[in-house]
Amino acid sequence: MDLFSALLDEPINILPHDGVVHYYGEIMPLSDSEHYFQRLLSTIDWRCDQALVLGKIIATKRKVAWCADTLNGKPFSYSYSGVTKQSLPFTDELRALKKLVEHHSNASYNSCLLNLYHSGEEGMAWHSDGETELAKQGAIASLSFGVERKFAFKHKESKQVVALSLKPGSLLVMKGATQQHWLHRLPPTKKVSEPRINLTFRTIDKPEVS
Ligand SMILES: O=C(O)CCC(=O)C(=O)O
Ligand SMILES: [Fe+2]
Repeated sequence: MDLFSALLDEPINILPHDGVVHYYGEIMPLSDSEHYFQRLLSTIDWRCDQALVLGKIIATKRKVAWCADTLNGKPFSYSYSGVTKQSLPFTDELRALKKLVEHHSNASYNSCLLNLYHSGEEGMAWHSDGETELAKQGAIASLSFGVERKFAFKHKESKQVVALSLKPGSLLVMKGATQQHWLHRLPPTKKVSEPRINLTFRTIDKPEVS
């Protein structure tokens, strides 16, 4: 990190070009991240994810939840992977974490996608988070709890890969042109048997209600 970044307490961009990914490392003590992990595990209505694959709806082993603000008292709805979802209200923990992440990343968010990976056997394949509902070039803030896992980016054209390890209580922020030019994934691994929870705070541009 150069002196100027260090003085501003600004993390460095881990991507070489075509996007910005800031890894802040742990933004809370381990005891807090363990507390949040347990609270998220017990207070969130975790469900298997559904995705449209070759015209069929399949359920993933990984569990998910989607929480968001409301519009005129109604929950947001959001379509991704060919399936429309209704948002759940933010819990007290999620509101506190959203505030913390907004403070560190100097951005605001109106929704959060939550993922629960029961072990290293579960991961997420290469993708980018460029759904049309998301604010163009808006920041996506990813907060990790539970076991440390490897995370990787791959440039869509050059295929260059940048990998890092996401520690419990750590924050990673993707912004700028990252989703246009880079894919990311959570590779499955046989080396990990413990669970991990990841929260990605996002901004839905023109929220819809149904
Ligand atoms: O689990 C992670 O670290 C990333 C999850 C992710 O990429 C997503 O929800 O879009
Ligand atoms: Fe993603």
